[in-house]
Amino acid sequence: MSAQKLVLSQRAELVQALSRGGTAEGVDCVLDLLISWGVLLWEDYVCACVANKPLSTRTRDLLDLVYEKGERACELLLCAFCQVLPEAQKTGLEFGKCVSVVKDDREPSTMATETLLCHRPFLVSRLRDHVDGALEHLLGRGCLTSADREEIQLPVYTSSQQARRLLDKVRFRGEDSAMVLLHYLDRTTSPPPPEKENEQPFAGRCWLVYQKKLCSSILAQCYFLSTCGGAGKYSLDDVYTDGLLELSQGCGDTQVSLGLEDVLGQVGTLNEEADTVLVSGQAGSGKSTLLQRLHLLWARREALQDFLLLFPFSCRKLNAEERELSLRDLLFLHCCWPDRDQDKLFAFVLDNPHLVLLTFDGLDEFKQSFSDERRHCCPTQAAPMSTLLFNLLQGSLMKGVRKLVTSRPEAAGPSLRQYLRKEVLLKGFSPGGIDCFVRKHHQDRGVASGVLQALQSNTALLGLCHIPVFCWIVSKCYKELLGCGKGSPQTFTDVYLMVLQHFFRRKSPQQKSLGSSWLLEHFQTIMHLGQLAFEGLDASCYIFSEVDLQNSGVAEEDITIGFLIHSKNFSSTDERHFEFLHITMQCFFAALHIVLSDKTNLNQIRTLFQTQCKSKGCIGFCQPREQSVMTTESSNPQITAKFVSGLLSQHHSDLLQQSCSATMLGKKSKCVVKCVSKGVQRHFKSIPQPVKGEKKSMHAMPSFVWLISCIYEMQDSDVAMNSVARLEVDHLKLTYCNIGPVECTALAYVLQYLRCPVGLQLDYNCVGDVGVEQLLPCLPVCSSLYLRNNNISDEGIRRLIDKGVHCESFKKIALFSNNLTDACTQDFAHLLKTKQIFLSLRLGNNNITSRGAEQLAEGLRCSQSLQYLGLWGNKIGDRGAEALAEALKDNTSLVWLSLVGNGIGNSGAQALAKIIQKSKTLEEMWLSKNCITRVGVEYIVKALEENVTVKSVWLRGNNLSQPEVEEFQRECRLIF
Ligand SMILES: Nc1ncnc2c1ncn2[C@@H]1O[C@H](COP(=O)(O)OP(=O)(O)OP(=O)(O)O)[C@@H](O)[C@H]1O
Repeated sequence: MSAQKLVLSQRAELVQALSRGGTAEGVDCVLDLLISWGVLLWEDYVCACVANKPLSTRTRDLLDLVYEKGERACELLLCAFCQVLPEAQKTGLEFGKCVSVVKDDREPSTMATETLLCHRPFLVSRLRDHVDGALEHLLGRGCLTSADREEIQLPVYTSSQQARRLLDKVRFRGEDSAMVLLHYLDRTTSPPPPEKENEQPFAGRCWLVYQKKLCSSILAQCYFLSTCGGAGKYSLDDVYTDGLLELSQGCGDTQVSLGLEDVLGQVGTLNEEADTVLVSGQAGSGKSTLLQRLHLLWARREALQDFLLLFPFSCRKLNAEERELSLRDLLFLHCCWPDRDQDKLFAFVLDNPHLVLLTFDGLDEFKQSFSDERRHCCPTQAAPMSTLLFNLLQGSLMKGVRKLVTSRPEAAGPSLRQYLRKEVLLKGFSPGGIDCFVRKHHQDRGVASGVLQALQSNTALLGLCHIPVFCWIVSKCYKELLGCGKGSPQTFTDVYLMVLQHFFRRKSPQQKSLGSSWLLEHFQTIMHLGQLAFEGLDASCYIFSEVDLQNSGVAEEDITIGFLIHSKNFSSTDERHFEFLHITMQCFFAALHIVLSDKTNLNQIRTLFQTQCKSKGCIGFCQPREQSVMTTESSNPQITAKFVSGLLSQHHSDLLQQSCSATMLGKKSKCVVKCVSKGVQRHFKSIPQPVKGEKKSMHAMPSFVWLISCIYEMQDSDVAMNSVARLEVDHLKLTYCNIGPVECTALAYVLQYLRCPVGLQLDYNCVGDVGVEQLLPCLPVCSSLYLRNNNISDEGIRRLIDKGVHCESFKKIALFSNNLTDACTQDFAHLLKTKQIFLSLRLGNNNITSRGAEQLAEGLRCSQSLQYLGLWGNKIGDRGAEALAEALKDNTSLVWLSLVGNGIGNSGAQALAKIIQKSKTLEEMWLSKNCITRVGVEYIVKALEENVTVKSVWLRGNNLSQPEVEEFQRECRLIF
């Protein structure tokens, strides 16, 4: 009998057999088989899966569907039944000859999404015991969202059903997500690969042996935090605190904060073809520590388990490699030597690039700047280190191997950026992170609270602590901090002088406090270390041999003070090597050398302050230098210059004058003031003349912020005042300049002396609440303040408005995309009531609900000046719209109102129509992306009939049919 006939004649029995037991598992398994064999198309499958039909109906529908598809389909259907039904239920049923016909005659697919479909039954059975783990894994890599997870994990689903839903979701997410899942299943559920006969046990075991060796070498290197080299070691586990990680501009939603695993996950991928991920952040923001944490987690198998092998590199160490090496040498000589089977291991790496991760810490420290001029693709051919590194990063060498690079932002220019898969910004600690770090650092709760209190009472220092290296110094020098009373540190230089005192005091514990002449007492040590640091920076050298130390006069007792630590990067050689505790410490010693040495001439200082103008060049004092070890990295000279400014300030003159002549210091100080003022003037001169009718606007460069920071370090109000006295600008734009609380302190310190009010645009930085507080001194000279996307919360707004209501010129504020809630709307209401000159309030894309709108309405009712009100992307709903409308019904100033995307329906529209009806000033009302229907629009149309000022009412994306839209278009002021 034909298969079709068998299906027809056994219809009742087949239905009964599959529905017996009342669970859908049987039908689902048959469906899995049919879709994997291609009998059912996806659309068929979706129809057959409708869950709310009785089981017997689903089975009948399935039989009918397949019957329609003909003889071959029926053969396979019977075959599926035969595979799925337990033996006991097969009795009396006939499956025909089809039992043996199933053989996948399709080409094996190379697409992961196809694989999910073709091997569905097998994958369901493997996945069902690992759904939770797989979900975590996929979530961590940005392949699924938490909403997806909730949907899949609904308790009504059995684990097999969850597995199916998971497969479907992942398949629709595309190829990369499907790959991630397949890898995960391979790793989690597969037995070790079988070894071929007569073959050396390699694939199954050899890389495992090497992996083990790699892990233990990484564990040994990463266990302790690197800056704590000397006494009092902290394990990374004890002190590691999550920093703020965000996608860089262009990589997606920059506001989303990322987790550690997201760094290498799918989220934010800009270029699918590229393999290099960049983590960038300013000095001391924690890039090396983050990498160290990732290495540790990988070695402990707690993260990045998609990668079987991880090769960590330090660019600082690669600098010292003068030989030409092949890729193979690079991997094995610089990371971990395989005790055997090097050839096979290297072959494994080449064959499985997707299972290998290379990390490069501190690209900014690499001697040469990135260039893609010299191609090198052969993994066995030797080449200079720079060629190897740059070709790896570009992907010409070992395409497919994932590379993770850390760097200060300045060193990653456009030529490198074109090869990036994505860029992640490390923005230091959040306020909560500072708290957490200090508590982790001090087991003694009393001390921790003391330190935190000291920070709260000195917001300039609190601002500095957003940069982890400062947080570390402050925690380390807590005794000095708690003992310094009112003179607590304000500037970079103050903090580093504090750390200097800390180490000298530690050296002589019998002395409770250092005398006022401590610098003089330790002058020789400072000068020796200063020379070492200075010459090192000039040559981009951060690791020092004993010969280097001798040449600079650094003696054993200078080493024991603790500023230098053993370099673990060079642990393989017999000779001892050293590096400064942190590179910023090297910059500080270099600055001390510049300031205190009578050999420094003023030209050298001028050169230092011109570093931002050079495309290449480090400090450049010792030029010409033959093998000039230049780098594009200008941030170390800039940090050094900042310290030089601070050390030469009036503030520290008493301390410094003990060890060198006041005349010399005076000359150097004047020279610095001149350099900085000139630098600022150069920026002003670059401002183009405004186009007629437009404001004079200056788009500042990051080096402008650096110059401002140098002025702040000097703590001299006259210098600050003179430097901006001649600035004539209406609008100062500092978007995407990586401005955090520290930079806000400096900006406010200087900009408060501007003669005329400016619009200060700080969009897309990381100002935060602490930064807002730091900006307050310059609020009186701000006519408008733009703070889009800056992590500001209600608390920051409260402080801002407290001050803002007293600032005469302050008239506009834009706060799109921050963390504002209803808790700040009362403050805005107060602002609107109090300041009858306030013009513009933009609060789009925050979390304001109807309650917030009601509170805001209280202020709007009293405002006779507000012209622009923007609330798009909040959740004020009808109630909120009604409250606003009621408050604005007699308003005589509002020109522009945006309530786009606020869940407003017809009653809200009816209320808002009353504003239109009465207003004689309103020109534009934005109501797109709400849920207004025909009824609501009719109110608006009617209101428009009585209004002559309104030019447009935007209604795109509401609940209107096409014919309704066409009908309403007779009112040309409605825009759909
Ligand atoms: N996430 C963190 N948790 C705890 N401490 C941290 C963290 N990040 C940084 N630190 C502290 O700050 C110090 C400096 O951090 P790190 O060297 O990682 O910064 P970096 O961004 O690599 O600096 P640079 O660009 O100057 O090399 C660390 O040695 C450590 O003491």
